Amino acid sequence: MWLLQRVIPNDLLIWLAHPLQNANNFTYCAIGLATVLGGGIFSTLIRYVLVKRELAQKRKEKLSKCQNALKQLESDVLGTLSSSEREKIIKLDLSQLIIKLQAEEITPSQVLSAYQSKAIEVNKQLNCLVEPITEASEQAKAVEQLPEKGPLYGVPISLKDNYSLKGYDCTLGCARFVNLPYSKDAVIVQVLKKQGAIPFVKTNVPQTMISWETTNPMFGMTRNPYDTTRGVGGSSGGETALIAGGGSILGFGSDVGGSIRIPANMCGVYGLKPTDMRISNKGMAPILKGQTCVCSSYGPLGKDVDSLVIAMKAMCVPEMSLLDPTIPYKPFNMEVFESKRKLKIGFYLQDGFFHAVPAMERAVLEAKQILESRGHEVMEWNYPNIGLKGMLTFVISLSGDGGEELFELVHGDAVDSSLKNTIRLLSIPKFVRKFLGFVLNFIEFKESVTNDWIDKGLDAVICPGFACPALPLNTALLATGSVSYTSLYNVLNYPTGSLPVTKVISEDNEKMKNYPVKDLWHRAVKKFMRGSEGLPVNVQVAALPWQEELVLRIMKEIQTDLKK
Ligand SMILES: CCCCCCCC/C=C\CCCCCCCC(=O)NCC(=O)O
Repeated sequence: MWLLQRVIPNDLLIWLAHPLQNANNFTYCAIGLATVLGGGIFSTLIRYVLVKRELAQKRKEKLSKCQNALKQLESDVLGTLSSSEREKIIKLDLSQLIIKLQAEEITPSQVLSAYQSKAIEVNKQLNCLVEPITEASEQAKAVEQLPEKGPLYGVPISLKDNYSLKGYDCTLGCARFVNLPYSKDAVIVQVLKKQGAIPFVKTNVPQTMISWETTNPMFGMTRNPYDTTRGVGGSSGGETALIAGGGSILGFGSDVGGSIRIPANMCGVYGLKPTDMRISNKGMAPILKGQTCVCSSYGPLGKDVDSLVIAMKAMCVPEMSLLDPTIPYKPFNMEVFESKRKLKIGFYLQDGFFHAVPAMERAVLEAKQILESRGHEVMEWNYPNIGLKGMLTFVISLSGDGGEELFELVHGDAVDSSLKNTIRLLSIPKFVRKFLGFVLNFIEFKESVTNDWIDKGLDAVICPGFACPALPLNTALLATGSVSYTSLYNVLNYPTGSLPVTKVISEDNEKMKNYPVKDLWHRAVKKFMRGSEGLPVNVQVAALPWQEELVLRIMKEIQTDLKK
């Protein structure tokens, strides 16, 4: 009271206290309650506005820091190589580049300069980079001094934003992760560096990575090199845009529902999602931490199958298991990769959940023809309702917490519309989740698919790389369900590769008039296939767990005969 009398003028105090003089106890309680409630709401509102403002500021600062670092790099590399020297390096495939590096015909510093300047050029058109790794030049000079050359000696590599590096944030497009640099490299990064690789850029992802549209409120939208009005898929979309644009020769991504394979399909790049635990996830920026039914796998992306083989060989070394003892030491088996044994391969054109467009079907049929002409037996494989069962299992696994973690990650932040849609879809009421979990029987589904493969004697399966090629920017959320083609193999935890087999032709789109418009998702895909001629179309190759070498062997056979 004493304090009030000092702060508020006397007349005003009397005026304010007047209604209270005649009030009864009930009125006092009501006023008290209203004051507490009002105060609570007011302070929550103020806190929300302040958090929102702070996060907006963080986004702005981070973007400007990354853009300045890119500008600095651009001026640093300017003139280090002539454009013809640069193009000579860029046009080498990874195997050729490694031969030249090992023979000391070119130096790691020259190769790095070539890719740094090309990546900056590609980024201006596609917006695929987050930031450059400023220590890359020093590291290139340091490896030049080493007495031994590792298998990735001097190879510049690009890393998806969730690959943690000492001194760098992994923001995943979320402002709350700005200015939280990691104190250590992830195990996978340590191993790659030990093998001589030079991480030189971090690439863009969808906000939280649980979406397949590579855009976020901090770094914006990544565009497709084949048609800049279209998206790149996700979540490793920054990687595939950069690789397809020529700005990286070897990249690394992650995949919990298709994040390596979806953007590989959209950009015509080669990618491998290994079995979970073949490659360490220790130290990586986590997302959906408590979710263990369907786990994120980490794998390579490149311009040919050999690049994926080189990367897998370099990673499957004792060092990986020493640094992360949860990873069994399983060296890359060249015998399986080079084997000439005739195989029994299943194929399907539709998964029964989301209708794949004709171009995707044609790609599988072309791959099938190649495999048959090599003497393999290729038979139709139809597991009942595989698309629906796989999709429901995937969604139930991801929504174990009703979308709460995703919601927390972006609380107060600007939220990308594709992520908003995902959160909505994952916010399934607990009783529905419990009921579906019970009906689906996750373990039984996995076991029964595997038993079916074993009973039929299948070595592998080929199927569409996705339901459709790249969609226009900002439309992925209109076709969310098409993720059934990739997420199935996360649910099953089968190693799966994706490789470009063909491009959309006008005959494919003529057949779109018979495309079944089952719902709004299919209506959107039908509409967006107009004008898609020329876009890349991938096929997936899947095998039973731990058979990455077999997947890569089949991919290599298809790639070899496509080039003939
Ligand atoms: C009757 C069936 C209803 C289906 C409802 C569909 C709901 C789809 C929900 C969420 C879509 C999530 C897309 C995830 C894309 C995969 C991204 C990914 O792999 N990220 C992980 C990573 O990058 O490591």
